[in-house]
Amino acid sequence: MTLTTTPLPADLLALDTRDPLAHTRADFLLPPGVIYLDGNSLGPLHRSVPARLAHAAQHEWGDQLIRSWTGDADWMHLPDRVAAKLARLIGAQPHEIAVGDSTSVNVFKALAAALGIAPAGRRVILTDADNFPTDLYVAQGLNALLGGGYELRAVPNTEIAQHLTPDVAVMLLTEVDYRTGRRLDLGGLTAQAHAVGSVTIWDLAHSAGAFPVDLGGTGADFAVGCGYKFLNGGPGAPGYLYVAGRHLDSAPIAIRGWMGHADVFEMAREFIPAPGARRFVPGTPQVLGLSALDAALDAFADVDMQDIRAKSLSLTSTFMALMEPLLARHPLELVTPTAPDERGSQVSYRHPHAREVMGQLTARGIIGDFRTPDILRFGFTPLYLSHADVWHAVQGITAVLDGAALDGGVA
Ligand SMILES: Cc1ncc(COP(=O)(O)O)c(C=O)c1O
Ligand SMILES: Nc1ccccc1C(=O)C[C@H](N)C(=O)O
Repeated sequence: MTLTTTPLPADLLALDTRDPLAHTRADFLLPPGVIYLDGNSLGPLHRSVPARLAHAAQHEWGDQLIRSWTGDADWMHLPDRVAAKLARLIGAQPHEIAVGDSTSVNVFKALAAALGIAPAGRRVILTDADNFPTDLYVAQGLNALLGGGYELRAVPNTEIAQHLTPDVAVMLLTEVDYRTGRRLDLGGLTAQAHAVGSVTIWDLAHSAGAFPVDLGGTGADFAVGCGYKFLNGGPGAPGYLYVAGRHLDSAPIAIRGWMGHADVFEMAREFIPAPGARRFVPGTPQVLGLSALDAALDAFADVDMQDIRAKSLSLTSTFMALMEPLLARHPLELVTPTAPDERGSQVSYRHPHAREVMGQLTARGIIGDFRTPDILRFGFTPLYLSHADVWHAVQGITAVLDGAALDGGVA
């Protein structure tokens, strides 16, 4: 990566000097020469993970073999131990979280459960037209499976409130838009949905670990999320499902499996659900992935989520301010809201040659994302990024956009 020779402004240096999270950067094994602005797609490797994976493979699996399910390693309860670590980050009780399966599968489980407890006769699933594709596809697929009797009402996310009418069975939303970074008002929309009797599902893929989430305090009904983004659980890490405690006994379990049974090894013919959300873990826990996620979550053990949010807003507002001059001389358009309450922990711009621009940035070690059709997306993770990183990233973006290398393509 080509680093700028322009010195870091004193005000940014001062922000880093008094950063209460500065020490957590050393806990991540980031390659030299990289500014990683993609922790919202795949979080980096936490220092504790390689040893934990080696232990799980060599000792728990290699030496202890099948004894690890119930012995010291207690793999049977690994999903529950991960749930306990996750609970604080999303404002849940540990017994309200089922850890395992992909987010897509958890959207299916959540939607089936939510439709099952929605007021009888309602036929509308309200969602964001630009929701992440998997949420839309799962809803389409489940509707087809149920005979096609539901209407998937997909509207712009700025218009959700006005579409919350008394025919809405379930409101299925992602709190932070993966393209624009717009953050919806989880508490306000949940209250409005409840006012018309609708059941809520929140996809927290771009929320959990990025800022404090208070599912219990807002009264949200269901939620899902990914383990591999801001939670740093590694590629393909298990996702999770949140079921508010008050719904546990009434919400139908679409995928009933033996691992969600109250007494797994009884091998009973009849399904008796385990206590708590564990009943929504149908099959054998993904032990290696759960082990990595379990270790990675320790990154949050001594961290105040309010500090994470404060630093995230500082990083994103610094980035937007430093990018500002580029907007005057390049066809760049900021698509992330500038109001702090309305954004998550990413900043995105439209650019007609976004794909090429991101390719050149990545070649310089400034790793963000391109998202169709024309989005440059930069994720900011307070646990390992500094204001100096933001400064250097903008120097690199400036060089790419202004630079000779862009002649003949990227204007
Ligand atoms: C909002 C959202 N939901 C779900 C997913 C992914 O789900 P899965 O882990 O099943 O691939 C992503 C990203 O991949 C996402 O951004
Ligand atoms: N799971 C992945 C596998 C491969 C490539 C990207 C992803 C992502 O997670 C994308 C992310 N959901 C996004 O907001 O774009």
